Amino acid sequence: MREIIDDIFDIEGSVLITGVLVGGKQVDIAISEAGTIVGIDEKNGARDAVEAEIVVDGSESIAIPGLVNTHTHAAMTLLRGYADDMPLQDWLTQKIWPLEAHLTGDDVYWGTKLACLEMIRSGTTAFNDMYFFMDRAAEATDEMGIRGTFAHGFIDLSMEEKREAEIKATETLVSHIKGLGNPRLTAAVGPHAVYTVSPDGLSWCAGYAKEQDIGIHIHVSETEKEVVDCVAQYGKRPPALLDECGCLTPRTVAAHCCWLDEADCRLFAERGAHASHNPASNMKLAVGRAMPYHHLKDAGANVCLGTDGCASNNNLDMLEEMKIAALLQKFSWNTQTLLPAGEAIGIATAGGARALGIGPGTLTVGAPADIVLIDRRKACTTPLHNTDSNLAYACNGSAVHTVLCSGRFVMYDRVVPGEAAILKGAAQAAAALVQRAEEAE
Ligand SMILES: C[C@H]1O[C@@H](n2cnc3c(N)ncnc32)[C@H](O)[C@@H]1O
Ligand SMILES: [Zn+2]
Repeated sequence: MREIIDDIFDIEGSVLITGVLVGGKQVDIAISEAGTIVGIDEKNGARDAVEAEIVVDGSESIAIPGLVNTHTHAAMTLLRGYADDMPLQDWLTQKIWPLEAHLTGDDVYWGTKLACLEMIRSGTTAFNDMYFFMDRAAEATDEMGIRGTFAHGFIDLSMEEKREAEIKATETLVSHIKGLGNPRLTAAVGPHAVYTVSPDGLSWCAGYAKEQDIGIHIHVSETEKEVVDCVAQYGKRPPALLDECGCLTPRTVAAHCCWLDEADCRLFAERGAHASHNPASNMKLAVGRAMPYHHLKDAGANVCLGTDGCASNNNLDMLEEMKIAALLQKFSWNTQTLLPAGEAIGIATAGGARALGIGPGTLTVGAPADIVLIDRRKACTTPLHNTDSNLAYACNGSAVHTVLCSGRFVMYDRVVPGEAAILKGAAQAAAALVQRAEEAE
């Protein structure tokens, strides 16, 4: 067993997963050397599709598409538990931003390694990241073998000089990521929010994203104060302001979206913008309202799921997030039928893949082989009356057994290569960061 585990992370060959449960049926999944699903067959027919170099017995597993975390600040794992139980504006301005002022590239590297470890362990194979020193975040993600979209957190506070610096930082990051030529790593533009970026800054971000053919990642209508202040300052709500600046596009992922009204939801649908639901963060920061999922759905807008950073969640477990999303929606809008189990899984997989442009986010022929095997020998998967229900309501990340990204194993039988060194490196970086900040006080 040991030998297989050591090997399995290095082999770049075709894979066959036999007898695994997908949508209630026992199937074989064949994966090409290039990392694409090339066969899914109920009658063992996939066995013939490739002569697999690695054959994995899936008979004790349920397979689902890799989970897609569409809003996070990955390296904020280092800030996990540093500041809790505070309102958003105080939390950001009094605790988070002062500590982030002392961040280094190495901190972001270790924080992102830890984030990737945690994401892999809980079945996430792709994430949408907005933070600082993002070249180091991309380096960490590449080493861990999953997919990332990286945006420099663009904050100009309406100051010309700051704007120029953020433009440079964005351009440098985008050309760096593109230069890597790694299909798992993509760049995006990351205007932080309407309350931290001027309309000039937002317009530049929109124009640059269009020119570079990349996405936009932004926080939108997280609190009521954000909406009220925006209306007072600009005479329009955040989505309308963003639209005027060109920031609402089919490549835009908008985090939170708690305080959207029905017209905002229709505008999202018309522009093809994606709304990322971050329910744990919203409840913890008590932003006062849940995303109006029903209005977005009625309007036809794409909804996806995200955890936000580990200072406001405080983990990156997308299986947990699915349950929190489904429960928050039902409770907030007093509707038991809202966001049922299958839809909760859908926003965490297909909805996210659509938002980040990484294939269909389904287990189908032609899709990238981003596959999560969930252990069937757990309390949370026993009995299996309805697999979607077990996954959305009973399981958390600890039920994840094996994970593939682009046809490569990133976890096998709960082993992730290098785990101990990552935990040590990240703990040391976090302690040193806090010490530097305290010394500077
Ligand atoms: C990219 C920037 O976004 C900040 N950040 C982290 N969480 C949130 C949130 N819920 N709302 C707004 N900003 C946030 C990070 O702390 C960083 O400063
Ligand atoms: Zn955020």
